[in-house]
Amino acid sequence: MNALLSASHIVKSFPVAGRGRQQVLFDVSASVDAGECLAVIGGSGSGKSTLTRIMLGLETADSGTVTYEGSPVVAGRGGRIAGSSEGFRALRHESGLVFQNPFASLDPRWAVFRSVAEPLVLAGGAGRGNVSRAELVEKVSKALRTAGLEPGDMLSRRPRELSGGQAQRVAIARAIVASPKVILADEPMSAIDVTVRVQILDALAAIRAERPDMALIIVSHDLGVVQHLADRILVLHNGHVVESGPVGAVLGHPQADYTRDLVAAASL
Ligand SMILES: Nc1ncnc2c1ncn2[C@@H]1O[C@H](COP(=O)(O)OP(=O)(O)OP(=O)(O)O)[C@@H](O)[C@H]1O
Repeated sequence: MNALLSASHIVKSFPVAGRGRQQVLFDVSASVDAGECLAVIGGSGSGKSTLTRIMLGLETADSGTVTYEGSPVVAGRGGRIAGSSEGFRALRHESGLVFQNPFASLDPRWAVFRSVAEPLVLAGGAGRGNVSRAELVEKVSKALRTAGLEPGDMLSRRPRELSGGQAQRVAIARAIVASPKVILADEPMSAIDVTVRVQILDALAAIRAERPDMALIIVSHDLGVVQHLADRILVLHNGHVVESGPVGAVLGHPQADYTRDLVAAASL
């Protein structure tokens, strides 16, 4: 079976002031199947965000390819984003993004309802009269409930009236409302107070249970979270894949020294 989203031989460097370029990914390949959760782990600066951003078509590569449902997203000489390709356009419509800081992904002027409804409106539903306001409210409310929030007065709140944990669950609701086939969650818990992180974990677990065909790519430092959510792990170290495989095998019997150290430090 072909992977839903697949990156092959990705090379990426960034310019460094006065020092040429710094290579951050060295021939990295990764893929995720429909219904699967892939966790990308590794130390700070190992290239996790860069790799996953390239996979979602948010960043170019120096070389390598990314395909979504078999069509190019990033391809050609210079690893450009294939903006006009079917793969890129489909991925744009069928992916959801959750980042570390929920307040950065929510417009501070917008009520929760508008923020969560926007992907549906952009998809052409409400704006073209295909979806009634009542249907929009129903879909937004359902997405909020799946993310662990009671819609009620939440719908009219502005981001400043939300706690960090609530804001992240609103961001998750926004990411899932249009029923994406793939979600990227990049460190979704690390900016959230440790006492409410479990709510975010529960929200992601609930989404996986409710949408068994959706793929989830999670970037996390927290091996406890990874163990709980992921099917497969990719371990990056200094821009190289040092290990990948099923979660039980990688965490239970790590082969690479680097992974062994991570597992020992997390005292799983
Ligand atoms: N836009 C950019 N311009 C220049 N350098 C960048 C850029 N984005 C990332 N880098 C560099 O690329 C390397 C990998 O960064 P990346 O954010 O992918 O790592 P990461 O594993 O996600 O790290 P962290 O866990 O700290 O978020 C780092 O050295 C970073 O400084």
